Amino acid sequence: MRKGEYHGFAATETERLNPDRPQDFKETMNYLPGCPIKDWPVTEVPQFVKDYQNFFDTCSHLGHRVLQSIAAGLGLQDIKSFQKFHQFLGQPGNLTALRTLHYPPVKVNELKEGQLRLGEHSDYGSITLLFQDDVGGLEVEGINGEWIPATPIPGTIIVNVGDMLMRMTAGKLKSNRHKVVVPEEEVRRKVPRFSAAFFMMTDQEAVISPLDGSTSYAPLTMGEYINKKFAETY
Ligand SMILES: O=C(O)CCC(=O)C(=O)O
Ligand SMILES: [Fe+2]
Repeated sequence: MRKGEYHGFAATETERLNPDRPQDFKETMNYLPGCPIKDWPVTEVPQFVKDYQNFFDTCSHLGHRVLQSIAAGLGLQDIKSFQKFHQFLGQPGNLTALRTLHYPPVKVNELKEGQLRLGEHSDYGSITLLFQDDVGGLEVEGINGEWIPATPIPGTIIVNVGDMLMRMTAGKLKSNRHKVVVPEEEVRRKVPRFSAAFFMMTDQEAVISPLDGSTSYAPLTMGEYINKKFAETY
C-alpha cells in the first residue's frame, strides 16, 4: 500500500489499529475493484484478480441483504434505507474493500511490549463481514469493558457494526471494539492465523447523520472520517 492509497499489500508492523500500541503483527492484502493490476501477484497467482472480484461481488450482495435485515429489525419503513448510502459500492467514490489477513507465527520474545496481532479498534464503515479460520484469538469488547472471545464456529460469518452504522442508527447499534490477541500457549502461537474481512463503506461524499433526525451524532462523510483514521493508524 502506498501512502494515500487504500489498496495493495501492507507488510507486518505497518498499520497500528490502536495508535497507543506498537504496530500490529499482521500483514494484509487490500482489494478494491478497479485498482491497478500491476499491484497484484498475477504472475504467481493468475486467477488472483478474478477470484478476489468474485468474492467481492458475493460479499456485496450478502452485505446488502444483511443491511436490509437490520433495517427490518429496527422497524424502518423502508428496508432499503441504508442502500442509498452505498450507491457507488465497487466503483470510484466508495472505498468498500476486501481485505485478507495473515497473522504470522510468533516466536518467543518476538513481540514488543503491548504488541498484539491486531490492536483494539472499531470498524469504520457500515458493516464488516468477517471470515476467520479455526485458530482463534479474536476478542470483542462487551458493554462493561470485558473482553469476550469470539470463538470460531465453522460455517459462520461474523457481522461487525461499523462506526457509520452506529451514527446512522443514533447509537442503537454499537460499533464495538475488537482485537486479535496472541495465544498464551506456545504450540498455538506457532500457528499462523488467516482471516478475510469485507469492509462495507458508505459512499465517500455521502453525509451520514442519524436517520431518526436526532442530533446525537454530527453529520460526517466517510471520506472525512477515513482520512482521519488513516492518518492516525499508518
Ligand atoms: O482478523 C480478524 O479476525 C479481525 C480483523 C479485523 O478486525 C479488521 O481487520 O478490522
Ligand atoms: Fe476490525
